[in-house]
Amino acid sequence: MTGFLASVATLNEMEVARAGGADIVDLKDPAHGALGAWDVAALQKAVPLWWSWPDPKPRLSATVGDRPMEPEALLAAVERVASKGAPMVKLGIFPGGDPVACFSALRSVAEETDLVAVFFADAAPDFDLLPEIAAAGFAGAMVDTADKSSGGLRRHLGDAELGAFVRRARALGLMTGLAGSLKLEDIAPLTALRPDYLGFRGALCAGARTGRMTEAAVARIRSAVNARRPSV
Ligand SMILES: O=C[C@H](O)COP(=O)(O)O
Repeated sequence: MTGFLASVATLNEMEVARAGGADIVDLKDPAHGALGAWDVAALQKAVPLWWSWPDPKPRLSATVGDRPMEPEALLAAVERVASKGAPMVKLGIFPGGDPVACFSALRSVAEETDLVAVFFADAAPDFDLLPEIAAAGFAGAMVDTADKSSGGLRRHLGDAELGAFVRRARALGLMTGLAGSLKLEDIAPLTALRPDYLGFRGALCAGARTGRMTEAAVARIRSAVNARRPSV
């Protein structure tokens, strides 16, 4: 059953996403890149707010910013977020650098925190890295887009390639997610690929993805994802 991840930019948007039924509330600052990080002060308020929610609460994730694949610097960025209590941390696989050394440097953090590696469909994603990601103890892998002006996910990768990604990651025991300027019309074809969740930001906002999240847009996406769920 495919879930719904909502990327939120503020504490108020956390509440909007929770009230609208998001399965994962993802702390991300869209004004600072594809995986823009929340500042530390805001993160320190977000984690206790999440804990204060009644069960069943959505899962909470947080991004670390758009970082080059340099093991020491990336480890420091991931630890900065994980140490604030975010139970799931998303980090991007950007071109260049040494991704394998990065995964290995993150192995000890992965023992305590669910790490999610984010491939970018518009930045030559190398899915042959999936076994290294799984071997380092990551919890999941997803595909998103880096340049939000370059079109949505399915403009860069076909459904067959995305389906192959989902199957390959799942076979390695990884949770799988798909995102990248997704719109209502992407929900049916992408849920058919059976990812664990679909991620949204732009489609939840008035205007651009840096705009304000609206309750109506969250409800529209929630109900479209629900509509694709098998009935019991
Ligand atoms: O992780 C999901 C992303 O925040 C998606 O953002 P987007 O829909 O603006 O590309």
